[in-house]
Amino acid sequence: MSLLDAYEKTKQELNVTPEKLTEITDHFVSELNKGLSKTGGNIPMIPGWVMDYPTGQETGDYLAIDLGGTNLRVVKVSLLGDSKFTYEAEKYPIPVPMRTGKSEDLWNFIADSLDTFVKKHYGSRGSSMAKLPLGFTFSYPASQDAINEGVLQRWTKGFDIDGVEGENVVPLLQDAINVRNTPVEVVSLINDTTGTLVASKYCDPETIMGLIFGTGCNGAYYDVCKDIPKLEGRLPDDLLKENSPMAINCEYGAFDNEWAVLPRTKYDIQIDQESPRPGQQYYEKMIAGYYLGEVLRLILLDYYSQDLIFKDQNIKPLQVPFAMDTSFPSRIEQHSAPFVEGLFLDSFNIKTTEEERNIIHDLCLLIGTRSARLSVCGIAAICKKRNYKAGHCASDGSVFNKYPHFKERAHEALNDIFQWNCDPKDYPITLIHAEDGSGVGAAVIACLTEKRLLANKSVGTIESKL
Ligand SMILES: Nc1ncnc2c1ncn2[C@@H]1O[C@H](COP(=O)(O)OP(=O)(O)OP(=O)(O)O)[C@@H](O)[C@H]1O
Repeated sequence: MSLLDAYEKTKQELNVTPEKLTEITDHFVSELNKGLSKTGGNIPMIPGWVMDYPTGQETGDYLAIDLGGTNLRVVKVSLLGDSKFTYEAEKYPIPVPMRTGKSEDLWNFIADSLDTFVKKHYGSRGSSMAKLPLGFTFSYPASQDAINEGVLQRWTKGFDIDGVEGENVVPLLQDAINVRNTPVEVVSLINDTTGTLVASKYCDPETIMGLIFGTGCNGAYYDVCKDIPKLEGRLPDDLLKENSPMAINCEYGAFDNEWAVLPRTKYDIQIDQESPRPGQQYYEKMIAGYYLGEVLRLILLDYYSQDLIFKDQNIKPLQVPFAMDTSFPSRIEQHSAPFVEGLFLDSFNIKTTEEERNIIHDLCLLIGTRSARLSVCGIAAICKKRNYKAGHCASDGSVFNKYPHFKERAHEALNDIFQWNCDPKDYPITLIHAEDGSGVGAAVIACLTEKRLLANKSVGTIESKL
């Protein structure tokens, strides 16, 4: 077999046909419903306890932190009403060993970063001022019975820290903050997708969902309280009477963990088997930023083992797991094939032939296209479930923002599923760039929560203390 033959085979394996997209989407709808049922399913479908649509008129000053898979962001937000806001943000990269380190190291890191931010942005006023309300955006599956708590169900996105699963993460963080005497009180815990949904709806009433295509992949949308069977018997009367909306954090990276429909390749299977959590997050492992560089690396290693590529070269640096993050395939596709030459020489000391460079470039195109096409199955499933015929899907994350043509490819796949057959600029359901979900969303949610509490409305289950 030649390199070109191997590439053609891979091309077939990574191709997702319109029929397959439809099959995946239909299965996805039933899995979303299963997640809301009393017995539950693979997709957690976590109620986020945001039970109002923002109007754009919310106002006030709030602090927010966002613990993503790669970075911690600390944000100071001023909501100005009229869908307007200002914010100041700082990014603190999460040290790689911390992802699998000790619980207290993580909370100390967050509390230290927060303390640094408060000192920088509030100066000496910090220690004497009233406690600043903080919205904590926690982008891991956490179950909530109320807006100010979150019990981690399981780590995802390569995190695996002992002693946190099964725990309410709000007191863990609050204790670390208190030790430093930082004047901050954690008032709400939200997921980044719920934050994206609410921040974008604050600015654009046509928003129908919030989506993240970053280290992981996930989506949030508004359902209706009475249509959530697993909350039956646990909802206070006011929520049922008012037919309140309820933001749902789907955590749909866990879709199809039983492998009924996803067209997984041997590379996807290997990534799963070598991950800290085999058997989990099958969907996410095929489409999210943490894994796309690894898919490329495994394909190249496979070709190398068949003596088809990088012949007679020492490729040790490329044999290190996760030696390529998703910026590799993304930048390779963005530039033309000659860019590959410098990149492989500088990063791995590997020389490439012209044919190899062209094939590597085209592999990146295939990996990005597969990711975009599979990504829309979650979107299409929510639209089918809620009977949305039009609207904006507010999207964020480096894969959405930086992987070339992600949006166009996603729109093409949506058209494959819904068969609109019109000009792409007239597609009724579109992905648009989200407002900064982590800060603004947390601020709007804190504001909506304050208003509910003032009006004596519920913000949690009957059993929750609020
Ligand atoms: N140029 C790029 N193009 C595409 N993906 C990239 C690029 N640079 C980095 N990435 C990938 O993006 C991921 C980080 O995404 P993002 O910046 O949205 O972080 P995050 O907020 O930590 O993610 P999440 O919200 O899923 O927790 C990393 O897995 C990385 O491999």
